[in-house]
Amino acid sequence: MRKKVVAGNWKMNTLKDDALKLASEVVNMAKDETPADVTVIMGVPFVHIGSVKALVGGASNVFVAAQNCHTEESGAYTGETSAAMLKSYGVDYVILGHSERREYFKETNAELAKKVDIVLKHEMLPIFCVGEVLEEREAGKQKEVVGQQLEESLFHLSEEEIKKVVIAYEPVWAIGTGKTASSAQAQEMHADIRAMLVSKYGSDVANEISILYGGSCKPSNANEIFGGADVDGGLIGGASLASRDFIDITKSY
Ligand SMILES: O=C[C@H](O)COP(=O)(O)O
Repeated sequence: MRKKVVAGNWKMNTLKDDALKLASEVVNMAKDETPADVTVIMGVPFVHIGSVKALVGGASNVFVAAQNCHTEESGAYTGETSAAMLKSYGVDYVILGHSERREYFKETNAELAKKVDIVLKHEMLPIFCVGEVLEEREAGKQKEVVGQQLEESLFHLSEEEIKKVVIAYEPVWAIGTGKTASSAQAQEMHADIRAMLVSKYGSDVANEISILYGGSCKPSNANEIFGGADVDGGLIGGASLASRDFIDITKSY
């Protein structure tokens, strides 16, 4: 049975005190309210990772993600953060290939393949984002675009490695816009992604990989979106900054 996952992506939000307050609320509420079979992840800015990780402590269903890492082990890359550094702070997951990083920092599929490798090498789990922009959707090219992202960044992995990856489908036109993909549109792309995984790795492997939906997901629509047979949870931006909303989403299966 594949994992149900609700991952928050705080993006570049929260000052020190806000981050600690939000994280401690999430940990406490998740313990009391989130169903035991749902994995809860907080994707926090680098500077808060140490203190959030300490606060999460031994909570059994809450994990910490970073939002990026560098391709190289170490060296003269001023301002960058390595996978080994993240691991040394006990980071569990690393979000990679978010559309904001692809757009503003020009991350390519080839570069992301290296990031996936180094995250796995340091025994963390990638949350790998894919998705099309509006013009691609309007041209009916969404499947092709997502297929190329998977092919060029993930499909070099072995069966054992790909099983460690969580895939997040985020149609770029639905991120932070309030415009959610319909549950049918989400399920259709998730089924397409699953089919691509089946043709590359076979159905036993493909059925173990969690595929999350991201893009204006909130308590009022999560239940419907998570109802799709191939939708295993969500990658939540704005709504992950309010503990009540975020925890309500973790209960939306
Ligand atoms: O990583 C999260 C996604 O970009 C979704 O963000 P959003 O929920 O604010 O639309």
